[in-house]
Amino acid sequence: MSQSNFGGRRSDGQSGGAAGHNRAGQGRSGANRRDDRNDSFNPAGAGRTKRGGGGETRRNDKGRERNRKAQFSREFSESAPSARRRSSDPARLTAYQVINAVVMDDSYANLVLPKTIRANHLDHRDAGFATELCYGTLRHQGTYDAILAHCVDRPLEKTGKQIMTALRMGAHQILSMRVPSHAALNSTVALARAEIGSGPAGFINAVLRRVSERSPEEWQDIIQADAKDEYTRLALSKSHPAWVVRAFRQALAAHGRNPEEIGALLDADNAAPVVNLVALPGLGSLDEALDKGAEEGTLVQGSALYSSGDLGRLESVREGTVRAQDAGSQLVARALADAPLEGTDRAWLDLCAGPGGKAALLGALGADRGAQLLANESAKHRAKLVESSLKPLTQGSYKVVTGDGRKISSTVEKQSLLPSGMHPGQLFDRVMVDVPCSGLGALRRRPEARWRKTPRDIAELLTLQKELFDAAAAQTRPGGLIAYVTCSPHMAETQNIVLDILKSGEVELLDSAAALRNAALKDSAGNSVLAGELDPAHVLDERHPSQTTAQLWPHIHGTDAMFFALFQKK
Ligand SMILES: C[S@@+](CC[C@H](N)C(=O)[O-])C[C@H]1O[C@@H](n2cnc3c(N)ncnc32)[C@H](O)[C@@H]1O
Repeated sequence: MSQSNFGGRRSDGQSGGAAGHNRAGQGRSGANRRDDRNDSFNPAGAGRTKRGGGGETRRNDKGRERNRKAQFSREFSESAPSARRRSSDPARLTAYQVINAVVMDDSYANLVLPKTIRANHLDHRDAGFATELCYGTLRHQGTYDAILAHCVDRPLEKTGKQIMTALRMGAHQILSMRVPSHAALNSTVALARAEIGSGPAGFINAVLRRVSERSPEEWQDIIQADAKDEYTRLALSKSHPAWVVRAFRQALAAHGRNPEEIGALLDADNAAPVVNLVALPGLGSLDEALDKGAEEGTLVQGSALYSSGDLGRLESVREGTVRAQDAGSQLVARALADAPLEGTDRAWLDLCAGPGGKAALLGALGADRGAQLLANESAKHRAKLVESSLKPLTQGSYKVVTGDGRKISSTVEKQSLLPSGMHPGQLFDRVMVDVPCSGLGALRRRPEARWRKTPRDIAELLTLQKELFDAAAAQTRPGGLIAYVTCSPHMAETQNIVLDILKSGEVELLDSAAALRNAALKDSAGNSVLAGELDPAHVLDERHPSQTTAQLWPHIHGTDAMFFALFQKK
């Protein structure tokens, strides 16, 4: 839920309105048909709204508020799809189909949504509505479930998945999209009637009426009154699993920031990111994008912010010389490429390259200087993506190989697997180790991801992350540079791995933050935009103040939460 809707909590704990007086199930229409897709329902299960609240004070999240443009600041009026085409509402149907694919088939919304939009022939406006409805519903699922639990007299787990999808979609429209309640309700019920059945539609109607009887602020008071501690309060109000809230709070402190920024960080995760573009150096130009409404990037050179719709209408994107890439990803690739290096600078390695975003930028930057890139990826289908990502680069300036990065030493023994200018056994000058990680730094991009991750997923990755770094370091020449990168701020995947890496004594930690600052844009006075409050630096050991790691944050830098540690081989 957007800050604009759920930010102003009542301090008196009163939760006015007359919620709870209608028994759900009243008003359901038609036979209580059980859905033939096995979705269970029980119209009598929609229950009274429990009254909540009670003496909680208004809280302000401290910290900077960047990238916090209200996610739902657009008013979706009665001219929203429901009202325009009551008989068939392809935008809501699209969102419903995608969310069902996510919750029932473990699909990824960002992959299924574009296909479903095409299949349902949505125009630009309906596609925008469907995207907001789908992504917003998935992101805020935790909060909506907490609210819905107050409106249904039985555990939500016993409510069928399709019914839950419709309920969450309805809640999102009512509480966060500012679709007028009657339009949100009627359209959701019509959709449910067509897709699930008349009985479930009656149940959904009754439950959503409960939801619409209170304001977003009143609902926040009610669900937060259920919280047993601060982590749960934030988890419920800002729709994140409590373990993620805890891990993020620790990470803020561990990376030298104020843990009180946690609310702003969680809000940033709930906001749709602006699309960042990168023009491949020496190959692409942002002119066309800028002509078509993009704005110059503010963090990293050669980048632009694009919020003018379908990227496919840009020729430069279609030909692959301009592509969408998070500014944080651009920055870490440039920081590795631009960091000062003595001696040879001709052989570059990207050990975990799929799908090839950073490899393309590195490859283009390297080719400009006569360096060659070996891009390695363990998953075959992702190696193909790397291949196509690197296609615009000069032939012969790179090679893509499929293999376990931990065995890169055997790959580099074979001439046939190396770019033409490299020879077997040659050590690398610059190496990117962008390890497989939890992805907790990109939750705003993958709306369902937060509900799928577990702490166990992280534990399982740690050994692999360290082994990949070790394999990379073994193939780096003395004096060569190695960047350890994760799209996660979780301490286990960041600071703790760095401490572990340093134990070997084979590499030295450099001033990683300075490398990022140097790669970032400069202000009018010639200072890096990453100086001052935006400085991502953290000193691990006070005895070595010039050895830093760097952490970017969505709420501070407007990027994914990228972690960057730059090492030099001794
Ligand atoms: C965080 S992603 C890399 C993103 C990439 N650098 C980019 O910018 O597009 C990590 C990649 O590592 C790959 N990977 C996982 N295990 C690996 C291994 N043992 N060796 C090499 N790559 C591996 C994953 O398949 C995934 O594509």
